[in-house]
Amino acid sequence: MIREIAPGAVHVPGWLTIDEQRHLVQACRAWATGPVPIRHTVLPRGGVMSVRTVCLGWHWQPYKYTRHAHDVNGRQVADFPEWLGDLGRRALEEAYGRPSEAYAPDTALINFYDGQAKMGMHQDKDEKSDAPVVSLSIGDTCLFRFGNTETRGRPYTDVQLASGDLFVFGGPSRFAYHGVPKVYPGTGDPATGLASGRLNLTLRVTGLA
Ligand SMILES: O=C(O)CCC(=O)C(=O)O
Ligand SMILES: [Fe+2]
Repeated sequence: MIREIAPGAVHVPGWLTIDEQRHLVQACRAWATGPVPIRHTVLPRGGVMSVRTVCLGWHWQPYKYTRHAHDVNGRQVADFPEWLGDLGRRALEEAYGRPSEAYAPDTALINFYDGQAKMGMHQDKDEKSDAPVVSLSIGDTCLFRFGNTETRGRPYTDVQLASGDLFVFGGPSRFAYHGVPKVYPGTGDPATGLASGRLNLTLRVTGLA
């Protein structure tokens, strides 16, 4: 079942198999240890994000991408692996029902939400490309709020993203505000290897070289 939430914004529940989720959880566990360890991102005005984040390919810090994590330990982030690009191309093909061999994501932001964590309404706009964002969720279900390109507020659509769900936003929705107001603890399947919390990976094209 594929649900269009807004033009270019597509939700595909249960897209990843348990095996694929388990493989991603294992890979994320390894990436979380380094070369740049997973951490709470510090915002320019001193706020600290409640999610913990680790990046591949390019390091995101508000509000730019660099190869080295100057706000963590100065090291270069781990490479973005080819197999993750393949998964992104398959995801796009599933969501939009057309070939996607030209899609070449070069960064992944991997967010871990514990019971308390959430993410305020924001746009993903530090990329110099309007290529779609591919979002994969594993673990606890969350409330995902998908809005409009003009304001943080209404109109928006609330969607529950559960373990294995795919969400793609591109086209007219690429720069829409979105956020995660809530995670529902204890709703994930431990068979993924994630005993608690929620993992979200977004694959993106930075447009940088
Ligand atoms: O956790 C999610 O589903 C969304 C994450 C997100 O919006 C981001 O990393 O920019
Ligand atoms: Fe985002």
